[in-house]
Amino acid sequence: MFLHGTSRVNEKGHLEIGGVDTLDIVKEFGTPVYVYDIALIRERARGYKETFERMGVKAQVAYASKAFSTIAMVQLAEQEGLSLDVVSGGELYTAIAAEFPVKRIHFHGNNKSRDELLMALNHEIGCIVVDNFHELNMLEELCREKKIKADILLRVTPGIEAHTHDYILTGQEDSKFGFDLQNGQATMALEQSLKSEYIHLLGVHCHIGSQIFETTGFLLAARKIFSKLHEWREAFQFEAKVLNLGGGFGIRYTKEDQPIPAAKYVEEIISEVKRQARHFNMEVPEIWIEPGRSLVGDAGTTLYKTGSRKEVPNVRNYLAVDGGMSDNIRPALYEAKYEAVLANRVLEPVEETVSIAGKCCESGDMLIWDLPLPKAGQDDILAVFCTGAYGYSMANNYNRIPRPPVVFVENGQARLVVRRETFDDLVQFDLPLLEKVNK
Ligand SMILES: Cc1ncc(COP(=O)(O)O)c(C=O)c1O
Ligand SMILES: N[C@@H](CCCC[NH3+])C(=O)O
Repeated sequence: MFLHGTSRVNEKGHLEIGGVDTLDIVKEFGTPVYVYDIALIRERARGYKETFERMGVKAQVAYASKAFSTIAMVQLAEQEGLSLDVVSGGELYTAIAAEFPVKRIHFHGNNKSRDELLMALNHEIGCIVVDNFHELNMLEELCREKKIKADILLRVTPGIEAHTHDYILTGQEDSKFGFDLQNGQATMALEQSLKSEYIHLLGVHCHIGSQIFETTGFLLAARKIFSKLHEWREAFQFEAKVLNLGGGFGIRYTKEDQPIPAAKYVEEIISEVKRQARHFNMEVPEIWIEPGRSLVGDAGTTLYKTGSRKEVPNVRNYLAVDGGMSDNIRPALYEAKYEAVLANRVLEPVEETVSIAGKCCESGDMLIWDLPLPKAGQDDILAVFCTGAYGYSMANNYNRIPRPPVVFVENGQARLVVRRETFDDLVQFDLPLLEKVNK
């Protein structure tokens, strides 16, 4: 059994996180519930920041809030001195509601609407990461109307196939994101930005994918971008102040995953950027990164109650829990793998292999296949580890299942930061066809 961060087995044989017995969390907040080990998030954030400081480069570590965006999480990012990557009006709204310092907000997205861009300009956020010509034109037009100049990065697609699941690859040529670096699009976008009175180009952004275990892709991206920056300096006297190499650093979900330490990704990236800058006789730009998963992923644990069983002799035993693809869609979407234990009987010997089913009306709603566990009865508590990234943020109300609450634990204290949805929440946007339904 691999325990992350402050998780441990206490004297009662229960899983404890942040100094709080998970059974007490269940008693107070019910199941399913997302539990976050806040000390671990702080440790990860500090690790990134310290690496940049130690290597003496100007940097911003922007938390990619798509991984887990709530007001409390954004406030935690602010406490730790992170910047913030948002990718929609909703994530931006969350950041504003959390009173996150606007100058440290970076706005992403491959199809930002006019209203979203306007919202970003009205709040005077730090930087807009422009993804395509449609957006560049719209942004120029809005800035002209408002008589302002926007700080931007151009998102480029370097043409790199990182080793990860196809659905979470983003740096390859055949991608919906960014200006292609090879075919002239990025240079056209650069020229347009440099000519514009309403655009101030800070530099370049690229993101090659997610859950990546090697540094090769990042280093290759840096090299490709530098050779383009060199061309751009010769042709347009443009020097990038900022180079944003995105996020994507992998984490350990199961023993098959062997990520390198977060600091190592960053050290290698910084060394390569310095090497390239020296080679082309350029100033070392500010290096920005955008980790999401690696800041919050292993800090999250979901607690479920076990329920029905179905035994198919000589085939498989199914054990169902009171959540599923509605609170964690990753197994269904990416065949993502997780480890889990019975939080109330952690040290008991393994007695069977069961497959953990969700409660949604969908055969694909399986959370974990073939999990070794003590024989679980009804009302045991299953703790699924590493659900902190893209769990709550991709949760949905399929089958009208209310979304679980989120609880932060730290130093023996549990704090509710998102309450459980109610059935009333589920119907709150519905309008009746027949008036009498509401009478
Ligand atoms: C542009 C961008 N930045 C950052 C991230 C965060 O990635 P991860 O959570 O893998 O660190 C993503 C998601 O893949 C992204 O698309
Ligand atoms: N949502 C994905 C990653 C995509 C990241 C955003 N570009 C996951 O759960 O792994």
